[in-house]
Amino acid sequence: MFAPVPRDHTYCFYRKTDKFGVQSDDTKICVVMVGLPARGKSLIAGKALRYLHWVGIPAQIFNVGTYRRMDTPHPAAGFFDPSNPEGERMRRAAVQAARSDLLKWFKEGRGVVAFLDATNSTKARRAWIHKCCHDKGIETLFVESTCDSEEIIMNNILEVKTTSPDYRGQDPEVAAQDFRNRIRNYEKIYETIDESEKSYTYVKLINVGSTVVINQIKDYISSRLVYYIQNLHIRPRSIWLSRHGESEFNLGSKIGGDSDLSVRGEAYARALPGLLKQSGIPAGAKLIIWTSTLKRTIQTARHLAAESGYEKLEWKALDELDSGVCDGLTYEEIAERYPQDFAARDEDKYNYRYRGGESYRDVVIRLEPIIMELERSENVIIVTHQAVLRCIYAYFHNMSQEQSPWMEVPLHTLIKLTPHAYGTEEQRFKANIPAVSTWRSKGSSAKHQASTDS
Ligand SMILES: O=P(O)(O)OC[C@H]1O[C@@](CO)(OP(=O)(O)O)[C@@H](O)[C@@H]1O
Repeated sequence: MFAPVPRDHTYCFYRKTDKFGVQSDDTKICVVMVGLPARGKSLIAGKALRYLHWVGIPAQIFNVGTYRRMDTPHPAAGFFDPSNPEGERMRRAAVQAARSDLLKWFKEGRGVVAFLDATNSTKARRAWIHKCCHDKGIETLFVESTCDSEEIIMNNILEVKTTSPDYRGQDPEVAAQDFRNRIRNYEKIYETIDESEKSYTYVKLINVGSTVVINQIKDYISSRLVYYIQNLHIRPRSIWLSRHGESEFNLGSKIGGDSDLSVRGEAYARALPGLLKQSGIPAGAKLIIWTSTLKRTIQTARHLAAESGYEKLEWKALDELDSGVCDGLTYEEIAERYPQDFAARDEDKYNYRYRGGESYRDVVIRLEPIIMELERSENVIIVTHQAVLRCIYAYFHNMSQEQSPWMEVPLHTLIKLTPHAYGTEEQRFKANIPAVSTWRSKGSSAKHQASTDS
């Protein structure tokens, strides 16, 4: 049930030496989810986990339902009735097992943030968890999701009845009715976090963040987490990612720079509005175009902005990874002039920082505000660069730091990502316009190769 132990440097961003001067070496935080069923707790915990992994903080979810399902895989609503002693006993056993594993996980030094995903619906339960953690030097952060919007609850019920293992193979209507009854049983004893718990660190999200109450946030990681959580929304939307069209530098196999588009890159810029339409943007939907501040992305988005009238924003944070002294060189030239650097980058591409430039880790740090803004936004198309796109893509697909810098992202291809409650759906739309390939495999002879279709 444990995630693999991360390599030590994976969260050095938050260690004593980090650029914020934050001392969090021995920080341990237990995020205790609170809320009735169908309030989006697992969704919030899942997204927060993905965010923490992306910024390099080892985290793990302990879902009490998973422990309960070991003995009771398909319980009917009556199992959750507080006056059912057998149900009560088994549910208590499940939370105790989850708590033991969670404490063991911290004790073995496996991570910094653990989520206890359950309803944790009474003050007594929360006091017990708080004490268990406090005794072991673990901070608690209670995250309560409350909701009185029928629409949001219904959508969540719909999602749960179709995805929860509790209802696998059951008639969806019967499942939905049973799930409503389960919620009623929880409502009999549910106590919201109130004044009497004001000594705890907590955040209350009312109707998926339309109102947020924050109490006593003490440390840096909790404040980042709370900021992230309060930006989440669940309105349906998509995010489109595209690299700029082929550039003059791409043609010459040079990295970095600020060159213009090639003739084929220009053709891609003209084709982009049609490609976007083909990918299925709902008629009348609002969309914002984000580019970097470099010419090749601005030129690529030019027709998109002119033809559609969509709002456009240029972000410095979306500029390509800074290759420092290697800017303007080909990979072959880098291998010749800086052989040790070239080998070091191949060895650990995520952490390698170009002399006078950046690493992928640096790019992820500067992209954090972009991710926050993306979580708050609805439809967005991002026209950016190979390395930046890899980092954003890694966030949505929970891709590891080892894998993401090596990912192949072809030019002249539009990627459409549609986030759902339990994962991100992806579609790719390729323009029929040839381009060089700028992808280089680990240990290769370091040359941009001509694409097979050019
Ligand atoms: O990290 P690697 O794989 O070198 O890829 C990043 C490189 O991609 C390139 C193309 O080779 O980006 P871009 O899409 O902006 O042209 C280089 O400018 C940049 O240095």
